[in-house]
Amino acid sequence: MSTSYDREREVALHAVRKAATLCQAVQSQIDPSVIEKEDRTPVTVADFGSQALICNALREAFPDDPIIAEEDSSALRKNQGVLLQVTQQVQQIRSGVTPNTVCSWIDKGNAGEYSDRFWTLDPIDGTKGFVRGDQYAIALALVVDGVPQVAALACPNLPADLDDDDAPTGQAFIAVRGDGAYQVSLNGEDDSGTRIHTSDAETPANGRFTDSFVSAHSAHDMAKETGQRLGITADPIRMDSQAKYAIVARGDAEIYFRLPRPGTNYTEKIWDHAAGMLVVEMAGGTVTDVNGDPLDFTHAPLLTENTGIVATNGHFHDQVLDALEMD
Ligand SMILES: Nc1ncnc2c1ncn2[C@@H]1O[C@H](COP(=O)(O)O)[C@@H](O)[C@H]1OP(=O)(O)O
Ligand SMILES: [Mg+2]
Ligand SMILES: [Mg+2]
Ligand SMILES: [Mg+2]
Repeated sequence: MSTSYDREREVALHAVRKAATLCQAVQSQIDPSVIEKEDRTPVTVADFGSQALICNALREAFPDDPIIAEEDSSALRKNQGVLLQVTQQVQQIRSGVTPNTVCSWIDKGNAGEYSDRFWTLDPIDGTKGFVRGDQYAIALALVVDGVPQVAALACPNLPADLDDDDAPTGQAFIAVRGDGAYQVSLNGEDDSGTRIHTSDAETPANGRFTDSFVSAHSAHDMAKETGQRLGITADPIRMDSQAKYAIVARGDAEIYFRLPRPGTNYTEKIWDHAAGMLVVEMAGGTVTDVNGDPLDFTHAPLLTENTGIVATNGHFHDQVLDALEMD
């Protein structure tokens, strides 16, 4: 029996749209001196505000669903100045809300561990990109029996067309398992959007790959060498956040590499991959870890069983894994 997730899709899309409005308002007020001083207050305000709005929307629509989200309010409760700023931002969207209520909404996201049905949320993915004014994402997914079923991935700074400087920015990517992936304008009223597909390239040569902007998050050298072995000559598309999954899903890049740096031992978080993975899969692509294993969400909040990530357009995934020469 197939399950319809129409209501989950609608609620998730609406929630990430509202959170994106808050994040855009905060980002537009960032003073360049904040970046020089490395003051993280703006991204903190947007992070907490985004999580409060989305957790509340889920709480209202699906009161019994646990949420495993990245942030919790303990640090915020100790910083009244920042809490006031978060509350003021949330009030722009939900008037009259108090600081205490904002904290309680944030903590609705602290389910902590795996269950048969839960939501996972990264209220701002790519915080470094957010502060720089580059790419970031708001990533929400519903996981049922360990498998992502519904994804809403908002990319407020992503252009509709990467190669067109004048293209409008602000896209959301919506996917329901078994029902395709769609690109929806973040700022419009249309909820259905346009169906997207991965690139139809049958070989990786002459294709493009994307990896992290921040070199500490993924081994840039290894990605480049692997790309060369595959005949890729184009420069990588380096960007922050799960926007990388989105550009593979809509065919702007053939491959996304997230490769562990030698000597480091980082365990990926579920909220950094659940939404992006489903969008790529429903657009026709394939997502595994660097060993070719499927991502295992049953050890939430961590992907303890996986190492790194490889996403492709789905036409030559094994060839890409072979070229990584992991063993
Ligand atoms: N050492 C690391 N290796 C891989 N990913 C990391 C590492 N440190 C942090 N991250 C996470 O990578 C994500 C963004 O990476 P990118 O934008 O390069 O794709 C963030 O969710 C970030 O977590 P956090 O949100 O806690 O900063
Ligand atoms: Mg993240
Ligand atoms: Mg985050
Ligand atoms: Mg973080």
